[in-house]
Amino acid sequence: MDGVTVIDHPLVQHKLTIMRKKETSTAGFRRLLREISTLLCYEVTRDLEMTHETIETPMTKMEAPILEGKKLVFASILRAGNGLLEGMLDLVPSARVSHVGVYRDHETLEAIEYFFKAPEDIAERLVIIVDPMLATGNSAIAAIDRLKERGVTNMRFLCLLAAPEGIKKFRESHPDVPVYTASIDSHLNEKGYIVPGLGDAGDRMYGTK
Ligand SMILES: O=P(O)(O)OC[C@H]1O[C@H](OP(=O)(O)OP(=O)(O)O)[C@H](O)[C@@H]1O
Ligand SMILES: O=c1cc[nH]c(=O)[nH]1
Ligand SMILES: [Mg+2]
Repeated sequence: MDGVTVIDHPLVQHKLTIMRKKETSTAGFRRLLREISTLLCYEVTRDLEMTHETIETPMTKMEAPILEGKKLVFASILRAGNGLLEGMLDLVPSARVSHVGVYRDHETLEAIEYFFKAPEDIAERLVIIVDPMLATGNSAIAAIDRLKERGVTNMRFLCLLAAPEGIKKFRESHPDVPVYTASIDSHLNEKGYIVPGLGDAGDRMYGTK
């Protein structure tokens, strides 16, 4: 699918299967999410721009590769995005962090926004937006609307599971933002949950239901 990358690495797929199981505990779910997020981070940053700097090893001088440009921003869609954030920060400790508070109204499935905080110079950076679930797409679309209002032009959206309906709406709203996901599931049910899915990511992560 155009603009959508499915991360099919065997370790990602194996961990995702355990996360989907209804008997997986809150502690297990959280640990797996942290583990899987480092692997997803590895893939979503695979083609970052590089430059070179001259360094001296104990043997000789060399032109060695380093990342080009300003530090990354990870933008977490609260709450569940924070589950992906921690593992990603393990891998890129110098990344800046933005928090975007959005939840879905259970009746209308519209995104309700309640918080936004970002680095002042976010417009000059590559922003990787993280949320485990892309269901209707409303939350991700609203979060990206806010980031675009702040002048951000260079973005990627990373999730664990996506529904075909959400991907379609997302790509129509933000065709310039590539999507990375570990799975495109079958469909949304009548309540807007991803099927087969893994249930409510925030509730499973924090044990709130
Ligand atoms: O694509 P959508 O239909 O908008 O659904 C996806 C959103 O739903 C979940 O959040 P939720 O509203 O449950 O908030 P939470 O993270 O605080 O639990 C999930 O983490 C996404 O943010
Ligand atoms: O299946 C879904 C859909 C939205 N949010 C979730 O956490 N799970
Ligand atoms: Mg939730």
